[in-house]
Amino acid sequence: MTDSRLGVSVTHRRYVPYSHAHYAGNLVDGAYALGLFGDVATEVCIRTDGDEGLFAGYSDVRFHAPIRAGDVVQVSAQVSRVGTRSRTLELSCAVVCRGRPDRSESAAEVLDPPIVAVTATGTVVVPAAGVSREE
Ligand SMILES: C[C@H](N)CC(=O)SCCNC(=O)CCNC(=O)[C@H](O)C(C)(C)COP(=O)(O)OP(=O)(O)OC[C@H]1O[C@@H](n2cnc3c(N)ncnc32)[C@H](O)[C@@H]1OP(=O)(O)O
Repeated sequence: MTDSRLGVSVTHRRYVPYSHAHYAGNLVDGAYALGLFGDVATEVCIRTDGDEGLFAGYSDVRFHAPIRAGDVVQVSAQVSRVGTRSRTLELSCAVVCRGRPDRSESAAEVLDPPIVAVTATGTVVVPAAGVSREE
């Protein structure tokens, strides 16, 4: 029988504030996307296992395109494997809106299609069924 947690997916959207710009061209650092992956993975763990879970590691992280201050990003996680306590997630962060400073200081547009900026495969670990983290 297929585990009902397989395929569970969660999506968050977030505006990237200018206070997070770190490099030339208003780029954010690579760890910014990993922080967003932690948040979306946390909601996956809550939905699948009733616990926030802990990130154990990433088997693959790819930075395909920059993320900039002023972007709106869409972050998604989908469960691709269910172990005893581990869950493997396929993660992606795509830019769905971006500023157009060439038009005006506050001009921005919807990107169609979105730009896939970061992808990763990650593993989260949850407590054994019926056991809370403190026990
Ligand atoms: C999603 C979060 N809410 C947001 C975060 O980002 S949390 C912040 C970053 N993470 C942490 O601070 C976690 C620090 N690490 C730990 O506390 C522990 O290492 C752990 C809880 C992640 C694992 O420790 P432990 O419970 O002792 O693990 P094990 O009993 O050895 O294994 C349990 C299952 O987890 C699999 N596993 C363990 N380590 C890894 C790894 N590095 N990569 C992939 N998989 C790992 C292990 O194979 C077991 O799997 P099954 O239960 O057999 O499916």
